[in-house]
Amino acid sequence: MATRTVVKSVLSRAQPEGDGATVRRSIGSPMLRNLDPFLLLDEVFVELPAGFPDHPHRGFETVTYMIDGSFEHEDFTGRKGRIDSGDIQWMRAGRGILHAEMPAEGTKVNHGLQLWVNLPKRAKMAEPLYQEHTSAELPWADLPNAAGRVKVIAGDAFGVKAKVDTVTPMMYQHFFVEDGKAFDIPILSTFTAFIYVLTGHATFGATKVRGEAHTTLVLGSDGDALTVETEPGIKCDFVVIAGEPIGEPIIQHGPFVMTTRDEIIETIRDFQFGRNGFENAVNWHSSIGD
Ligand SMILES: Nc1ccc(F)c(C(=O)c2c[nH]c3ncc(Cl)cc23)c1F
Ligand SMILES: [Fe+3]
Repeated sequence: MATRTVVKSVLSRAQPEGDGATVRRSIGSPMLRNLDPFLLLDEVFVELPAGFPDHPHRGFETVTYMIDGSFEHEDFTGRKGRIDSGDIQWMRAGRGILHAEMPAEGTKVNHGLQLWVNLPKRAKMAEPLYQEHTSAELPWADLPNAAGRVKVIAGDAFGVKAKVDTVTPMMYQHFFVEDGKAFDIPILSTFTAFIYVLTGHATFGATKVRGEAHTTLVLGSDGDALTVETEPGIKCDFVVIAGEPIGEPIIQHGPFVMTTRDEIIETIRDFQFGRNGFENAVNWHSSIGD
């Protein structure tokens, strides 16, 4: 397998977001745009009373992965749930969701990732769909060369298939690598691909670029695998997020992502007047975010 090269490395710094929350913004920050189909990746740190009170989404998916702590979510259909450490919530907003996402009562700092994945035009007005899996339900694969293991959130890894179904081909995998190891990760050369390092450090790609905590490493499309190496004494955990570009225009207005300006104008009106998927939004207020 020819190993891909890291073409860009960006350290994310903390910035305020939502209502009193702090995020390190990877994808979606000025240096990390145009990574179709990925719109945003936030590493989130938040504790009550901060959070993400009532807000809408249309035209894409939000993927919330808790690293430590617990979030509660509640939407305008009355659906409520809790995302605990290691759990995943893959929410296809489709034609429209209005929800609140808040730290669970009684928790200290909650740490997680939220990824926003664009939907192709054909799926943007589909009914919303939740795919939620607990940490215990999510499959793991062993890495080659006894290098560690990987939690398979989306896509296939070393023969293990994720539980989540995605509209477009994608991989989202959390690697836990032991120290002093080297191995290759197969990543289709047609996929837009990046790494986000959470703890420790490792070197990545043909030119052995060092990736440290809170750093995004964007991969070139010059191969079908990624070489990873850790030094003796230093473990590293990171996520690999990769996917087939959708190749359609991306017109974003905050939490609305469509393919034309007119569709955005219609979306704003739909949300304002409570129609075409936002019927339950009229006078709705969450119990957790208000
Ligand atoms: N429009 C808009 C504007 C501002 C926001 F903060 C949000 C939003 O909700 C989030 C941004 N990153 C996040 N990470 C984790 C969680 Cl749980 C939520 C978010 C949003 F949707
Ligand atoms: Fe949201």
